[in-house]
Amino acid sequence: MSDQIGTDHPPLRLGTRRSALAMAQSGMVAKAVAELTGRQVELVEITTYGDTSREALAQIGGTGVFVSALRDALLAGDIDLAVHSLKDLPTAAPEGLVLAAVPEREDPRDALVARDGLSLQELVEKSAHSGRPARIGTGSPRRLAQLNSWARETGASIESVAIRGNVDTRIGYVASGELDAVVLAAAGLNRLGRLGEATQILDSELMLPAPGQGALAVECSAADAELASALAALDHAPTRAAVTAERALLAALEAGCSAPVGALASSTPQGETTLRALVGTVDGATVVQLSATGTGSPEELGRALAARMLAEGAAGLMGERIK
Ligand SMILES: NCc1[nH]cc(CCC(=O)O)c1CC(=O)O
Repeated sequence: MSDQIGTDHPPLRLGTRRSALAMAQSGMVAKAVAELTGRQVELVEITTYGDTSREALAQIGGTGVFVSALRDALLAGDIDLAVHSLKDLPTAAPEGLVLAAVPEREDPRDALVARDGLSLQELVEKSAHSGRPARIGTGSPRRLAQLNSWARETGASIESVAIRGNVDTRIGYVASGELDAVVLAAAGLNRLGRLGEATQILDSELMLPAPGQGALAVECSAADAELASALAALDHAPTRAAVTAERALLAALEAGCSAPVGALASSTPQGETTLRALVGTVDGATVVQLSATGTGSPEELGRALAARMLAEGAAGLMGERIK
């Protein structure tokens, strides 16, 4: 009996990046898929360009540098399913693949990891006391735009430092004293069991997260209809609606994931979606921020809000387009 199951149902191969964060989130999905299907799920590590390139992310652009190799492996039949951070997923739907599930998302907000347990406000006050700006690390134009905008509004003196690297590397800059603080996604910290190292969860009024932040994407081949329909059980409808609105906005702005664009939607089980979005210059001098609520298609809501933002000059704020 067990022999027969073993023959009919070889283990499902789940493709993942090999960073600690990717392995943690892939492990979570693997466990859920194993429970769902009764099949074994094995992790297949795949190296993506985003993992090996030493260029700044804003330079190599938001064209799926963490995603392409996983998609190629799916299309080649080397793996059965792939798990991505939804915020790293390009908005263009790929030929031959389906976004089979968007599981319930975690806290979408950004977190501050600062020295000495400090909040952002405390950090800038202490730094000002010592007569120097607070040195805060992030390579994200979106985070820079909002940090700089906050500093302008509050008169805080901050110096932003472009950094990249995995979560461990980034937190390491604070531990070593090279930086006073770094900004990271709370969901990533949480999945690594390191949310306790956050010294403040940044309110979305101060720091609107990236479209899709905190959510995962489970992709499989469109040809594997059986697997796709099994995976659909992992889908969380309110999360799917929210990220659909956020990504429709991003697509309509023609911005990549490295553009200074923040968007956060929430959707009720009754189907009402509220979307807030922001586009700003990296220096924080100019920001366009709008919101919309509707009970219709989340996609339409995202597109309509993008149109209003473009009418307010959003395109001119996004700088050089990276396609
Ligand atoms: N750009 C890298 C990336 N992609 C997804 C996450 C965090 C987890 C998530 O948003 O789901 C991170 C790290 C970060 O921004 O701190």
